[in-house]
Amino acid sequence: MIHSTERLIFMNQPYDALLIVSFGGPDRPEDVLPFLENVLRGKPVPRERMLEVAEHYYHFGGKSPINDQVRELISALKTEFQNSGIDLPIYWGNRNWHPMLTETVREMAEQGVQRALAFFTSGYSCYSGCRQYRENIIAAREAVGAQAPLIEKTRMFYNHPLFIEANAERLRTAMSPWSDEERQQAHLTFTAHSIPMSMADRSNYTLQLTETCRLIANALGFEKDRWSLVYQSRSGRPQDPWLEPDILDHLKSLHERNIRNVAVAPVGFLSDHMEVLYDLDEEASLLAKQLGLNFVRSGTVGTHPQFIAMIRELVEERIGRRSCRQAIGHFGPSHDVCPPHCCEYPTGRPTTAANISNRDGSNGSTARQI
Ligand SMILES: CC1=C(CCC(=O)O)c2cc3nc(cc4[nH]c(cc5[nH]c(cc1n2)c(C)c5CCC(=O)O)c(CCC(=O)O)c4C)C(CCC(=O)O)=C3C
Ligand SMILES: [Fe+2]
Repeated sequence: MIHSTERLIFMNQPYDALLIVSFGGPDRPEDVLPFLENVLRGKPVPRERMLEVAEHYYHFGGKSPINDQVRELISALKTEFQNSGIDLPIYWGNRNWHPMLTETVREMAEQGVQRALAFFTSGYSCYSGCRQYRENIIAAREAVGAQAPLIEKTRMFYNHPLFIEANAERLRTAMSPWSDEERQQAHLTFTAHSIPMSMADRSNYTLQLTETCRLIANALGFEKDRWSLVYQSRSGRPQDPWLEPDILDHLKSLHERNIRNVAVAPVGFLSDHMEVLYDLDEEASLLAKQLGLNFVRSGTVGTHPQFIAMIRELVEERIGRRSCRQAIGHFGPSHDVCPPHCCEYPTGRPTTAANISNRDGSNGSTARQI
């Protein structure tokens, strides 16, 4: 009987904190190599690639913008929560650099947090963007021990109307210096991080991305033949197949098709971090210039008010303050609880249904899966 009373209290007061889980990035030149070693530990990525990417970071003074961008996100969310009467403290932990997830989960435990909702700064399902973060949470909870809070993730939001609106508005702004004629002849190029085909095959990564792009293009009145989804930031070994086409090859083919105006939108990312600043603003924009293309790059959602409102809605859904889980397009709202095989990948750490990290080791999926 006592057991069921406890459960009831849990249902009424489901979470006592929000945890932002992000990738992390170096803050100083000395951090660059240790950070890259964290990212690539156990991954089949050649050392030359690692050293090449280190140069991208050094080019920007050895500091990634991503940590400041997460701070800005948290600060905007705090204001949003205050204005909506949501009384949840916000914590932040990264996969690859400080503040590391384990440090944060330990701090949460010390401050008495028992059950946290986690928002990953990753918009699409795949091992890197979903399951690996869930594994990171499990490892952090294991390191902290019995006092570690339970941690559950918010759902994927690639088809949330506020995410689509925020992205559409960023693109409208990017194209605003163009004349009507230039806009009418423009091509929308959406980009996302390339991932190995073997990773893509075990997830809905390309399906979700394609739907996001279709919805944004639709919102802007661009027909199917006037937008493309392409990939950037390919890593790994040359012999392993990764998602294609690459943005650089795509720009060459647009040039061959006599398309002159290109608006590039990195919808695969949530802030203008290093992959965006280097691979698009340096590399892709240089090639575009050489090809004589009229190139603009739109901003990622960052702290766009509609994106902040969307995160607030995702939290409200889970604290019983919102009955409707918004989603538009061909697919419904994504699951709150990942099914057991969600986003598996051969090189991943063997886990069971590693989505929710309950104290008893169960994943709660029968109770909450939708
Ligand atoms: C799907 C995906 C996202 C989006 C979802 C999400 O955000 O999680 C993402 C984001 C990011 N990727 C980032 C940086 C890097 N990604 C790398 C390597 C890799 N990314 C991969 C995938 C993804 N990556 C993969 C399959 C690899 C190969 C190694 C592996 O199998 O894991 C490497 C190693 C060097 C290289 O090989 O490029 C770096 C430095 C940064 C931080 C930027 C900054 O510092 O500002 C961010 C936000
Ligand atoms: Fe997943």
